[in-house]
Amino acid sequence: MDTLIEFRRKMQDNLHVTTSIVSHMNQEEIITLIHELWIRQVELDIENEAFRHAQHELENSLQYYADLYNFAPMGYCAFYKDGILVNANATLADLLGVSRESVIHSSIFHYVVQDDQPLFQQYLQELFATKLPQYCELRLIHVSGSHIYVQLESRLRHDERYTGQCWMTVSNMTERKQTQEKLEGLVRQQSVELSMTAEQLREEAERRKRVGEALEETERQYRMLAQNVADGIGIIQDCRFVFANTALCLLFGLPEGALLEMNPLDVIHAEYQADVESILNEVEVSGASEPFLAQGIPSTGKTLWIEGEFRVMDWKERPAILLTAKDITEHKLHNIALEQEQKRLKKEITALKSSMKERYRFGEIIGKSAAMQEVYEQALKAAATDASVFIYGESGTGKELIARTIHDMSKRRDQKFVPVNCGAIPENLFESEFFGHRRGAFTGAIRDKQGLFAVAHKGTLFLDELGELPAAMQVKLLRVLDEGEFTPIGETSVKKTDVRIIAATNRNLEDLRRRKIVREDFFFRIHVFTITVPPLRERKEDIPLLLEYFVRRFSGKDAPPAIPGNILDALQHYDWPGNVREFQNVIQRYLSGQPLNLIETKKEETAKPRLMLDGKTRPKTGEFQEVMDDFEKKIILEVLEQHRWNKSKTAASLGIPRRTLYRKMERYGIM
Ligand SMILES: Nc1ncnc2c1ncn2[C@@H]1O[C@H](COP(=O)(O)OP(=O)(O)OP(=O)(O)O)[C@@H](O)[C@H]1O
Repeated sequence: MDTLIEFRRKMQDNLHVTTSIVSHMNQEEIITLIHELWIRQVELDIENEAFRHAQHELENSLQYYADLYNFAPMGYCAFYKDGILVNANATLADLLGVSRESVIHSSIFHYVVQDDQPLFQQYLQELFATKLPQYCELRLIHVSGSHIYVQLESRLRHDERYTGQCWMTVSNMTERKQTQEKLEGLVRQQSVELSMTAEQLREEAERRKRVGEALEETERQYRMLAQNVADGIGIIQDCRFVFANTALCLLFGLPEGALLEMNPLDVIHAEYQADVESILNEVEVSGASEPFLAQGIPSTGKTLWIEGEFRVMDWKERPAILLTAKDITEHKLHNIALEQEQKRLKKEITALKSSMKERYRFGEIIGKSAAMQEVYEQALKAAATDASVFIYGESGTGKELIARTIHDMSKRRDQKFVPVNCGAIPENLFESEFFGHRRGAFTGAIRDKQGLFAVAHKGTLFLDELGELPAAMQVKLLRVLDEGEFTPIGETSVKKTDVRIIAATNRNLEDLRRRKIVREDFFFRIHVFTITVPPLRERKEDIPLLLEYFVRRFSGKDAPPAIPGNILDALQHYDWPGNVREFQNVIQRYLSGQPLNLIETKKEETAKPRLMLDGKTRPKTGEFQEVMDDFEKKIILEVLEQHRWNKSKTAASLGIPRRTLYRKMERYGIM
C-alpha cells in the first residue's frame, strides 16, 4: 500500500514536470510524446497486470502457507519465556480439544499434566539457558481430561523479529505410545511367559537331569545288581549275548565276559538245542515270557542242569531277549535219584504187596498176623517218604525194630540210624546229648562231644520214649527241625543238620498232648505218619513163628531143638505183658536151661525181687564187675517180669529212678 502512494506521488511530480515540458513542445513533438505515452501506458498496463498476477500468486501462496501451518500434521505454537502462547496452529488446538482462539494467550503450562510439570519446567529452563534445540516427551491434558502423549521439539528464535520467542512443534505420540505400551505390555507379558517358560524349561531340564541321573544311577544299580545277583542274567540280541553277568558266565564255568558275542545255543546241550531255540523263537513272536529247562555245556565237562526264562525287553532301543538262568543240577540230580528211588520202591512195594498176604517176615520183623501185615504196609509207605513217623505200641512190641526197618528201606538207608531213649537221658544233659558241646563248655565237659543231630546228619534219629522229652527240649528240637541248624554248647558257629525223625512211645501221646506234657506245635511237627504196633497178646498166631525164629537165633545150631507141644501151649496161653521182648527173653532163658515160669510171673504184681540163682543159672566166674553186671541184669529182668514190664513200677520196686532203669536196660541189652 505504501508503495502505491509513493508511486502516485512520483507520477504527479512527473506529470507536473511533463506539463511544463509539453508547453514548450511543437505539435509533432507532442504527437510523438503522446504516442510514447500511449505506449508507456500500454506497457504500464501490462506491468500492472503482471503485478496483479504476482500479487494474486502471493496471496495464494500466503493462504497455502497459512493452511500448511494451521493444518500441518503436528501442532505448532509459539510462546515467550512466561509460557503465554502467542501463536498456535489448529492441529495443536484440535489435539487439546479446544479452539485455536482460546489457546492463543493462554499459558502453555495450563496444558501440561501436573505430574509432568517439573519435567516441562526443566525442559524450558534448558532451552532458554542453552538456546539450543531441546526435545522431550511428556503428557498434555485433553479438554476431556484424558492424557495425550506428545513429543516436544523447541527452538529459541534469535532473529530480530521473533527474538526470545520459543517455537515448539508438538507431535502426538499417544497412539504410538499406546501401541508401544501395548507392545511393552505384550513384551512384558511375553517376557513373563518367557521367563516362566524359561523357568519351566529350566525346571524341566533340571528334572530331566535328575531323572537322567536317577536313571543312570538306577541303570548302574541294576547293572551292579545284575552283575552281582546269584542268578545268571544275559541279554540276547541278534542271536548273540550282548550282556552276560558274572553268575551266568560262572554257570558255564567261563571267565567274566566270555559269553559276550556267543550264540546262546552254543552253551546248550545238543539234545536240548532245538527245544531252547523254538522257545526263543516263540518268545520273540508272542512277547510272552517262557520258562525252560535244559542241560548246559559247562567248560568243566560236568553235568549242568539249568532252569531259566526268556522274556522280551528293549536293549539300547532295540528289541532283545532277557535270559535269567540258575543252576539246578543238584536239585535235578536229586530229583532224578528220587524218581529212580521211587520207581525202585514202587517195584519193591508191588513185589512185596503181591506176597504180602503170606508174608511171614518183613526185614527183621517176624509176624504173619493181619495186624502185622497192616504194620508192614504202613512201614512201606513211610519208607517211601521223608516225613516224620510216629510209632505207637506197648513196650517191647518192636517199635524200634520197625523204625530201623523203615530207615533201612528209605533213601537214607546208607546213612546212620541213631536211636535215642529219651527216658534214659538225665534232664540236665538233654541239650548236650542232642547238640553236643565243646570241651569246657560246662563243668564236666572234659572233651568235645558230638551231639545226636550231628551224628544222625542225613540219616534218621529215632526218639524212643518221646513222652519223656521235657517241654523246653521240645521247643529246641522243633527249632532245629524247622531251621535245619543248631549250635553246639560253647560254640558260636551254627551247624547244619538234616535228619529224619521217627519217634515212638508206649504212652498215649494224645493224652500227653491234652495234658500239655507234649507241646501242640511239637506234636504236629512229628505226628505226620503214624503206625500202631499191636501187642503180642492180640496176635498170638505170630507166636509159633516167633518161637521158631528165636530158637534158631539163640540155639546157634543148624538143627534147632524141637520145642515140646506143652511148652508151645504155655507160650500161646500167656498174655505177654512185655510183648516180643519178654517172649525173646523167655525163649533165651528156656534155651539156656531155665524153667519157663510163666504162670508165676503172670500172677505176681507186687512181688519183691527174687533171686533165681540155682546151680544152672549161677554166673560163670570171671571179673567182679562182670559178675555184678550179670547179677544186676537178672534182677532187673525178674522184677520187670513181676511187674508185667511196667518200667515205672519196676523202677519204683527196685528203688531207682526211671531214667536209671532205662539206662541199665539199655546197658544190659534188655531191649
Ligand atoms: N516182630 C518182631 N520180630 C522179631 N523181633 C522182635 C519183634 N518185635 C520185637 N522184637 C524184638 O524185641 C526186642 C524189643 O523190641 P523193640 O526194642 O523194637 O521194642 P520197643 O517197642 O521199641 O520197646 P520199648 O518201648 O521198650 O523201647 C528187640 O530185641 C526186637 O528185636
